[in-house]
Amino acid sequence: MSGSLRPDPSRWRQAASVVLAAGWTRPGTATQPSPPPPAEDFRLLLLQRSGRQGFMPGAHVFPGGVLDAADHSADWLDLFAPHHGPPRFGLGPAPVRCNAFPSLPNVAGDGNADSKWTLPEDVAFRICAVREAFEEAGVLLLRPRTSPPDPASGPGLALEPPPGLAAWRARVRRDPSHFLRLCEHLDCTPNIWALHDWSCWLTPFWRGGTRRFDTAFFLCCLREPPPVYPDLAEVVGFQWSSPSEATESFLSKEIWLAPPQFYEVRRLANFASLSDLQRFCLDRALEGRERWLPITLLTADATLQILPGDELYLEDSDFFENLMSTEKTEEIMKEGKQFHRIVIHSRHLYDIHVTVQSKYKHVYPKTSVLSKSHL
Ligand SMILES: Nc1ncnc2c1ncn2[C@@H]1O[C@H](COP(=O)(O)O)[C@@H](OP(=O)(O)O)[C@H]1O
Ligand SMILES: CCC(=O)SCCNC(=O)CCNC(=O)[C@H](O)C(C)(C)COP(=O)(O)O
Ligand SMILES: [Mg+2]
Repeated sequence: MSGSLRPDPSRWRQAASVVLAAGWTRPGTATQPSPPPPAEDFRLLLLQRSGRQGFMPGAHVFPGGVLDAADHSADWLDLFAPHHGPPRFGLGPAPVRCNAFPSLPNVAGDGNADSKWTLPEDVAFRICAVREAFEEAGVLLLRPRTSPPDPASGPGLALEPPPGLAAWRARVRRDPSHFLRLCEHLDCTPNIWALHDWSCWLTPFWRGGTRRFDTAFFLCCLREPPPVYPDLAEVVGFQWSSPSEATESFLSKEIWLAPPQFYEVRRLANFASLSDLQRFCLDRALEGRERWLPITLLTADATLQILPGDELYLEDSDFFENLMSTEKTEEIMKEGKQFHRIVIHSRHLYDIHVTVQSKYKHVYPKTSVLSKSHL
């Protein structure tokens, strides 16, 4: 909530988010016919932001928020010792950093701020995501200090909420350094090993947009959904939805998703099972996260977010602060061949067009052109 990275609005806000995917077994009864199960055997935690938020009010998002100085404090070293410590805290070899563009000034991950921190950014961003999941949803992604992580054991569980959860949460929300105190009290560490590199989104430039985030997205598989306690301040509600259910909720206007969250939901629709998803994350652990700056293209009847690999994508830092526009409308889609773009027709109708091969062992959404009947 607080911290030195917040006050300067001209600076990118570094943030971390965690996509929680939990195994789901529908409790069936012999007497009641149950509706057909969703295509996927896992559900994602979506939190509803308060309508009073300055940024994306009312949107459904994955738990997450801005990095605090406490997330990269040297005080964490003692908590992780003696089992884990520099340089990698048991996270395995450092992933290969893939894309040179975009490079941001004064941002960790570009080799600047990181050099001043005691904790590696891979650890600090995971601590941030775990802390935000606790602050916003009361979910504790912690593990006992003495038990070593074992990736072969499959998806784990969140920690049972401790007595006095509400008081601890109030303290952490007031001062994020209390999150370390809570971990000490529970003799646990943040379960940084359960958070897999997934993606990284920069807020695109658009007119009227003032806040810009540089958000690392992690993916965490849990065997079963933990209880969720929205903080009723920043977050006013929640739902567990499979990727296909979340898409349907968005199209039927029950929830609103920003383009990055919609893209990730559609990407996760590639997986039928939690075990496939977990295996996929482990297999691509060395690839890290690619950071994407979508470029906004305004056409006469839609807004396009152009993503890396698309034939219209230009690796040009001018697009940090500018957008593109064109009078052409249908030609943009009809004449092109190499697509990686989100077409925003209206608030609740986005189409994703992908014809390019995915990079870095990742998976892209299948082209999803959704029905205009939802307009
Ligand atoms: N009761 C409340 N109602 C609406 N927004 C709240 C709130 N309590 C905190 N927030 C906002 O939630 C944001 C904190 O998000 P996070 O900790 O996830 O980064 C802050 O927004 P600002 O970024 O506008 O300051 C903060 O002002
Ligand atoms: C067309 C307009 C857009 O695309 S807005 C895109 C907004 N998304 C981002 O900026 C990147 C993703 N980051 C997040 O979603 C963050 O987790 C956050 C912005 C929700 C964090 O905000 P908080 O207020 O919780 O600090
Ligand atoms: Mg938040």
